[in-house]
Amino acid sequence: MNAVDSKKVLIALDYDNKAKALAFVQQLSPDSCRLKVGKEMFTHFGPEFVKQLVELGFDVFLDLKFHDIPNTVAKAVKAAADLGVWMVNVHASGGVEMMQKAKEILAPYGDKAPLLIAVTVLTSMDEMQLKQLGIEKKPQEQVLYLAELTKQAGLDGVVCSAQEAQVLKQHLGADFKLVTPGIRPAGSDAGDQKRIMTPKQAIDSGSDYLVIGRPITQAEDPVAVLKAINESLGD
Ligand SMILES: O=C(O)c1cc(=O)[nH]c(=O)n1[C@@H]1O[C@H](COP(=O)(O)O)[C@@H](O)[C@H]1O
Repeated sequence: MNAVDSKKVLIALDYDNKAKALAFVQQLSPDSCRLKVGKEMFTHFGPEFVKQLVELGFDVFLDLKFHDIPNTVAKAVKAAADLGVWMVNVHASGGVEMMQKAKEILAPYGDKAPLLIAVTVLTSMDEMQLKQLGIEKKPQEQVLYLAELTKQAGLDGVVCSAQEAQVLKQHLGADFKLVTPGIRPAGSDAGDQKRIMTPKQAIDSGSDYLVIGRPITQAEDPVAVLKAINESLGD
């Protein structure tokens, strides 16, 4: 598999204004980070925006968290691959068959296929919220359970919180990618995130990639915050 990947920060571009997002992106180098486009920007600005970022040379994580019947999800994943994105995700709770079909449809893309990962338990959820859904397991147990299913289905990794990273690496091995949102540099506002960690703690715990949105995008000087985070990770 890959050698150590030094571009660990995936910036969540959650803007409602394309010009503002692009003005920020233009200050970045594709060597310093990757970009994540999620439901907000995709719903506002569509696939053209994603293509624009790909054409600017950025690795793009298309975070649409697909969750539907296997046929629909597989075709949506294929559409993502056709956009040239670097990573795409589905919800593990869509089930093993759904994940397998999504993986299979990427086979013809060979080494051009995006990484396919599955969301386990959203980082905005805690034990109480799982209970409300009728899930009696603790977040870490449920994350491990869904991550094992994801690995069985042949996907490349999961989205989880960095709090689960150490246990997941132990059980699922070094090559199974851990993508962790809920990252908060010391002193920054948690907002709606519940299972959080600092960037350095997250990497030390075994995260491969850190998804970071508001602590960077809402900062007075986003580029300086990204630089400080990269430095804290030893880049
Ligand atoms: O799949 C994701 O990226 C994701 C999964 C998850 O469990 N939690 C989570 O916060 N995210 C995304 O990660 C980003 C986190 O943004 P901030 O909370 O602003 O750092 C948002 O774009 C979320 O949609």
